[in-house]
Order: sequence, then structure tokens, then C-alpha cells
Amino acid sequence: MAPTNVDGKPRPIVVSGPSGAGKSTLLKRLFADYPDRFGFSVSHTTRAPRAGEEDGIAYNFVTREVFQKLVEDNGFIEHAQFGSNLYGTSVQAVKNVAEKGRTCILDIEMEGVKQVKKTDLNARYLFLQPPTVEILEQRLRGRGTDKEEDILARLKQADKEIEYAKTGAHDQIVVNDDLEKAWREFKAFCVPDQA
Ligand SMILES: Nc1ncnc2c1ncn2[C@@H]1O[C@H](COP(=O)(O)OP(=O)(O)OP(=O)(O)O)[C@@H](O)[C@H]1O
Repeated sequence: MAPTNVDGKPRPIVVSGPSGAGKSTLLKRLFADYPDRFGFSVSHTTRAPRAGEEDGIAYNFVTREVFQKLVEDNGFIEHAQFGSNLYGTSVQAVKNVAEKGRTCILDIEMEGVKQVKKTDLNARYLFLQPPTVEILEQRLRGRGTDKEEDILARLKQADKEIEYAKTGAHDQIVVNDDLEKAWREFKAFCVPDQA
């Protein structure tokens, strides 16, 4: 049984950490191993799709105008700007997942975490931490998806994320040094009844 709220619906899990920390890598594995247990709330973004990213699956890719309208309509539980792009998680996207009896996974960064904490979602929070900022930089470059200016912006933001994690804002911190070790810890948090 997944950890639930008083209404019997599974508590959402917020996975955060610097860009390049490995969130997508671990979440992909979690969804592959437990296809019926979790659901992704599909985020909105104004950034351009990367190769292979499909609209409505990776993100809902929208214009800045459409995004702003949703903000004004209070359609987001959280939204934030990273670099020149806006990202957000709609209230409806999270509700849809919990209604199906699935644990909603929110893959978001620091400002989003702070805003989710202001809601009554009663989420569980996991922070994925890179071993060092130097290794994070290597991984971002190795990924080959980011422009130089984006890499520098992501590294600057990473320092802030790591400082925030030191305040005890998360239920668990997983250091992604060895991928298999990180996976075991990540899985134990997300699927505690099978740990
Ligand atoms: N433990 C690890 N050892 C070595 N490389 C790793 C490890 N974990 C992830 N990587 C690699 O680091 C890169 C960044 O990982 P990933 O794309 O999953 O990060 P992310 O946190 O999802 O980033 P973003 O928030 O920008 O989407 C990828 O190329 C991935 O293969």
C-alpha cells in the first residue's frame, strides 16, 4: 500500500534536485518497473522541445501568452522561471493522477517545492543531490542537450538548490554518486512497502 492522505488517496511525491542530478534517469526506471503505481503530472513549459520530446507527454509545450493566462486563472499549484523559460504544474494534472489511485510524482525544482509546501497536498519530498557540482557539470555536458549559457545558469541554480536542501526541507536526500546505490535508496522511498 502506498502512503495515503486522510481521503485514502496516495500522497504525491515531490522529486527535486539540480538540473542534471539524474531525476529523469531514476524516474524513468521507476515508471518502467512500476507502470501502474505512479503517474506523472505533465508539466507546462514555455521552453522549446528537445529532440524526441512529445507535446503532452514530456511537457505541455505552450506559448508565454497561454502560460500567463493559466497563471491568472489560478490553474497552477506552482510555477517558476528558470533561465528564460517558465515551468508549471497544473492543479488538474495532479488531481487526475490521485483520482486514478496512483501516486503522483512531481519532478520540480526549488521554487516549485516551496510553493507545493504552501498547498494542502501533504506531499512527501525527496531531494536528489549530485556528488559534487563539478560532477554535475560533467554530466550536463555529457548529456549534450544544453547550450553553454543554459549549462552555466543550471550550475548557478544548483548551488541554491543544494543550500536549500541543507535547511531540512525534504524528507529524504539521495546522493546520486553510484547510480545503482541511488536507485535502491530512491526506490525504497517511493515504494516503501516493498523495500
Ligand atoms: N549516477 C550517475 N552516474 C553517471 N551519470 C549519471 C548518473 N545519473 C545520471 N547520469 C547522467 O547525467 C545526465 C543528467 O541526468 P538527467 O537528465 O536524468 O538529469 P535531470 O535531473 O533529469 O535533469 P533536468 O532537470 O535538466 O531534466 C544524463 O546524461 C544521465 O545519463
